[in-house]
Amino acid sequence: MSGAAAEPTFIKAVLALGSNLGERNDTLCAAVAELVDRPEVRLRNVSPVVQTKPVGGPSGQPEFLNMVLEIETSLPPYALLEHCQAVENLHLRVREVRWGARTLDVDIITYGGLRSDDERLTLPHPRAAERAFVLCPWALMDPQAVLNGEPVPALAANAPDFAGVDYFADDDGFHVSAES
Ligand SMILES: Nc1ncnc2c1ncn2[C@@H]1O[C@H](COP(=O)(O)OP(=O)(O)OP(=O)(O)O)[C@@H](O)[C@H]1O
Ligand SMILES: Nc1nc2c(c(=O)[nH]1)N=C(CO)CN2
Repeated sequence: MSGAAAEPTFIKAVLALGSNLGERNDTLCAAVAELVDRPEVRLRNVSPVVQTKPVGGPSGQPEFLNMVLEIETSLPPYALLEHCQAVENLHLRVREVRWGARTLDVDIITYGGLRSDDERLTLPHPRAAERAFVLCPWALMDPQAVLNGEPVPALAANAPDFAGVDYFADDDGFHVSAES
């Protein structure tokens, strides 16, 4: 009998992060570290951070910072969802108003090629294809990305909130350029 345990299968997944309350950039940085701080999750790629006008929800809420990550994970889909929600809870995420302001939101955009209609975990994320706040950072991270058979950069350019997305410069004046 061989003593070597079989290497688990790792599945590529795309996560979208958003924050519009508190120290938004610090929260996103901490969340990336927390999401990948376990052996079942490996970080593959990170998008620039973008500043975005709120889409939906109560009027007058602050602008968001948004970004996306590509990971590979051996967690099954619902375990990945629980992990994402646990990281949201570390940042005292409260759920009071639909699309209301939040310290941290972590959505699963894709999990391999899995498709699911379950309300608890719909895949790909049911609103991602029309959200420039997800598609723009994703296109910057991976210009070849495809969602539902469509190129992500084209979906981004056609999304209704495209004009509300801008690059984000942090307090040190760091500014991500489209050429970087
Ligand atoms: N792909 C997905 N990623 C994350 N949550 C999902 C997904 N599909 C379904 N859900 C469910 O959506 C519920 C509500 O999530 P959440 O409070 O983050 O919504 P929201 O961010 O306000 O709105 P939206 O779903 O439009 O992004 C979660 O409890 C979760 O079970
Ligand atoms: N700009 C922006 N708007 C939103 C966001 C978000 O992350 N960024 N998240 C929402 C619910 O997930 C609803 N609206």
